[in-house]
Amino acid sequence: MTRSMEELLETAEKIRTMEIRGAALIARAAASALKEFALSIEAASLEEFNGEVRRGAEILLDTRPTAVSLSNAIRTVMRYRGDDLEAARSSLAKNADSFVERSLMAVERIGEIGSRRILDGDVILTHCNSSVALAIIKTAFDAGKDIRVIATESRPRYQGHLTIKALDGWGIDTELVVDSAVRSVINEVDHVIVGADVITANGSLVNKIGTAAIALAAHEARTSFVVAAETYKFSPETIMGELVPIEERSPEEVYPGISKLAHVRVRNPAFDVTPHRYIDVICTEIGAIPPEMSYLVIKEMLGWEL
Ligand SMILES: O=C(COP(=O)(O)O)[C@H](O)[C@H](O)COP(=O)(O)O
Repeated sequence: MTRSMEELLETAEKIRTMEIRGAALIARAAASALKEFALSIEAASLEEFNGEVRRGAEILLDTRPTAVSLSNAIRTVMRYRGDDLEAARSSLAKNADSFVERSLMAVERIGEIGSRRILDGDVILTHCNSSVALAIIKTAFDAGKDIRVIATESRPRYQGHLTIKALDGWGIDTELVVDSAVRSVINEVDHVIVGADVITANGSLVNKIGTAAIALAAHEARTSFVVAAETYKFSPETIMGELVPIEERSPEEVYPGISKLAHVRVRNPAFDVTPHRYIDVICTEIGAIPPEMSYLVIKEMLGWEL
């Protein structure tokens, strides 16, 4: 196996085991890994290069089934052109660099757009660990707004611990609650702000397991529910009627040693679906949009040809 293939497999393994996690980071890591792989492929012809790149792309695509950011990133990188091997190689590298650059710019822009909804004295509840939701919170805080954040643990992987560490580092007043405490604190909350793994054609949100129950509690309490999502989190496949596959992870994440119990099974879906009618707004880099506009975002931004 070549060194470059080893490195690509290493990145794929880090995504699979969640050492690299969160939809935005997964997408940027995959784009960069494919670029590094392409730069070091030793091929005798353009055809051989194309075949190798496709093989690398498939390995990366096979890591986390739900995150559409991954397939959108790979699709963008794979739109390379070139009449000869070197032209193709440099076109692919350019696509990867521009995807990463646009992704980082999108997060910054969403931070600005979303933070305008946050007022002095607001309490924000967030779930899991979304870099884009956190960009909104941090931008509001940096603008001098006096805010408090309630973060959920996000069992079974406790991504909430990453969230509170980031908030603590920025000096933001934060409380950690168990996932089941959301109903108890929701009346103190002004905005729920979460990230997205996928936005479907009908504007529904696929995000960390537990998000849908939080949305339900927010809906009942008339609390605003905001989603932070770059346009590459929107799923072109859903326009074609496809359902979003929900990743089921190892039972051991929920109950180590479960296999010793003969009559108990653990179910561990990593994501759930929040219906669009519970979402007030989706903050994207092209503006704060109603979920009902998702179809247009997919058609116009992602260049999906029916
Ligand atoms: O559900 C998760 C992470 O799940 P996991 O930990 O299983 O990857 C995050 O809310 C989204 O990926 C958005 O994150 P971001 O805004 O950083 O893209």
